[in-house]
Amino acid sequence: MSGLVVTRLSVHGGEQTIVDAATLSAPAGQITGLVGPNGAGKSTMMRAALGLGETVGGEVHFAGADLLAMGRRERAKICAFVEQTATTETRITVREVVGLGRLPHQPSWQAEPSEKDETIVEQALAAVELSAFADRVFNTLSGGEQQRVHLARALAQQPRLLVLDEPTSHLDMRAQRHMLELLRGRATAGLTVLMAIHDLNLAAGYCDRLVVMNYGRIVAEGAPEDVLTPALLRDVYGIEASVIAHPVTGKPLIAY
Ligand SMILES: Nc1ncnc2c1ncn2[C@@H]1O[C@H](COP(=O)(O)OP(=O)(O)OP(=O)(O)O)[C@@H](O)[C@H]1O
Repeated sequence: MSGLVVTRLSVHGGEQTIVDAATLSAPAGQITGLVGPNGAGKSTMMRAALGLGETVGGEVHFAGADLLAMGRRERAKICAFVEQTATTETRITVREVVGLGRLPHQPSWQAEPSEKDETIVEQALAAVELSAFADRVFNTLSGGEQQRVHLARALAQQPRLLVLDEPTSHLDMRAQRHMLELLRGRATAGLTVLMAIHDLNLAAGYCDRLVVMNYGRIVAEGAPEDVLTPALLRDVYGIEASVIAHPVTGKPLIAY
């Protein structure tokens, strides 16, 4: 299958099983949302799928290639990761942060970014509407602005698989919509997107598929309208909620 296929991936943390034989797929050209309560194991699973952290078993393939068998650089040419909190202590500019996305593509002898790298960085900054911030020191940006810079860095990496951990957590409503529509456009162009997201209404609105994780296990997978049922919300989140059709889009809308 084209896209990401994770098969029986397990991660332990001390005595605890954090990810328990997780099997899921994220098809190419689609946005797959990874949802589940705090501590369910979403971040750990995504990191492990990208070869970050120790796995104790399982396989991860992208477009048929074994991601865990690849070297870091080779993998970084294919996969980009936007982590939940990624701060830096150094006085690095926004343009330099985004430029980090070009590193996997630059030959080791290349000391400076090429003209092509510079163009790609400018395009990525424009895509997240931060061109005017290019020379600002990254640490001086707001949380939401920093989140958009990290997306720009990932876009500059020109990945085929984009994995994001809570990319909208610091964003206002307009910025959330802008980011999710940007991801939608990239997915339509063929990108594989796997995104952990807590806001189930946003997830229902923008994801083609949802994968639900609870206590380290995948407990449901499918179209938002099939997955987001009152019974699942009760079982997984412990809440009594109504699921109605969004008056404009018809997508599931959770009221609680
Ligand atoms: N190295 C570790 N050792 C022990 N426990 C760990 C370790 N790393 C993570 N955990 C625990 O594993 C569980 C899963 O953490 P993880 O960050 O993957 O959850 P999550 O679903 O992404 O949560 P959130 O929605 O809050 O971001 C948590 O209970 C966390 O405390």
